[in-house]
Amino acid sequence: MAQKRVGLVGWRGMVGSVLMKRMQDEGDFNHIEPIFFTTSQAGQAAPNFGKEAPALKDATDIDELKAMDIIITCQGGDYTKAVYPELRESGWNGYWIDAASSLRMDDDAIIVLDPVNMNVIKDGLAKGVKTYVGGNCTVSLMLMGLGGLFQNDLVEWMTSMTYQAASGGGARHMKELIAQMGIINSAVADKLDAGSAILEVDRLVAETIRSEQMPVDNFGVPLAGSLIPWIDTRLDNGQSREEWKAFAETNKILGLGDSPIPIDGTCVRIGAMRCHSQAFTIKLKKNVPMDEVEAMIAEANDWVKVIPNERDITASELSPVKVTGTLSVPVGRLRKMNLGDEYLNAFSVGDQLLWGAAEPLRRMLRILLED
Ligand SMILES: NC(=O)C1=CN([C@@H]2O[C@H](COP(=O)(O)OP(=O)(O)OC[C@H]3O[C@@H](n4cnc5c(N)ncnc54)[C@H](OP(=O)(O)O)[C@@H]3O)[C@@H](O)[C@H]2O)C=CC1
Ligand SMILES: N[C@@H](CC(=O)OP(=O)(O)O)C(=O)O
Repeated sequence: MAQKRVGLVGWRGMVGSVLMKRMQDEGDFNHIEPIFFTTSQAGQAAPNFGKEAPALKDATDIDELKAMDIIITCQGGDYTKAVYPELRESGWNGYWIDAASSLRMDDDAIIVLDPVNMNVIKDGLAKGVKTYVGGNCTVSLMLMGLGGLFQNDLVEWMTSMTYQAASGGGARHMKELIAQMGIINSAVADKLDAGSAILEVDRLVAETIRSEQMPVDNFGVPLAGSLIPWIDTRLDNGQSREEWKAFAETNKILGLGDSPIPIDGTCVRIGAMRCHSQAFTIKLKKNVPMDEVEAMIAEANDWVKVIPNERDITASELSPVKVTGTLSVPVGRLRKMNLGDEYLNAFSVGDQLLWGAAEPLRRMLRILLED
């Protein structure tokens, strides 16, 4: 049987590069006929990820896109808005798999996170749904970590306080963070010996961070040595759009449209590179013993890992540095809170470019190929 023609758009961007690496690692290219698209380099040689492909095609050429059975795009929301409606209006009935947020809440689109919502995906496929979109990174990572509590219908409501990495803004933000760190270090590098006066070091650091020397073109303000308690645009109710997604997307992923679970919190950008962390307060529907809570969380999927609530193992295992570049989703700081026996504390970390972006798309492709 002929292999499916799969159009890859946005493959050389940050999310796209992570996706290509995962597709190579998992041998996905053996199962498809890849066609690479670009918005800027049409006609140039295609990359070879273990399979020959024709020269790069123009990602805005509707006729070329129409020839695909499946399109996966990591090109961004502006591209989706510009091309998707026209492509569908042209009569194209192929599968569209997208990393951008623009189509997520459309009625005829499903947000994909198969270890959590395979039932919703299968139902969508059976009904002929053709558009599958990756979820917001904090939402997907939260559900990979706490999926067991939702599966067991234990969550009455939840708050999520996030510690989001620079990569969520894109590659330029990551580079800006490192540049800021370097400038801070340079300002005091000769004063870091044990005998130096710390208040003088502190004063110089604060002065440097506030100075014109700090590159802030992308974040707008310094992030290194600081934080930004706002991600994305403002909504009328005072939430940031990133905070709004927690409720809207979680309930859509879980298929809980009729009786949604209340979720809210504060989203904060911090100086980590590509792992988002989150602290949760979870109101359980009933008092469940901690060993049962831990078992439910641990058994939910192959990537979640319960970290014992002990200081040393928490510091070594539950950190962005430990998790970066891996599919592991550790969940720890699990304990009942002083608020009462039905209040659970939890903390999780996950790579926002893997489970937070590329991996659900890659897995959706495999689901389509096996369907
Ligand atoms: N960053 C994130 O955390 C997440 C992002 N997303 C979604 O994915 C979209 C893409 O994000 P991201 O991967 O960060 O975007 P990038 O800016 O890294 O890449 C987007 C496109 O920019 C073009 N480009 C121009 N110059 C370069 C260059 N020097 N190197 C690589 N690509 C270049 C490429 O398109 P071309 O080849 O056509 O020129 C590329 O596909 C976002 O807009 C968002 O919708 C989703 C989840 C998380
Ligand atoms: N907004 C996320 C990254 C992202 O791209 O999210 P979304 O896919 O929902 O637009 C962050 O800044 O960390």
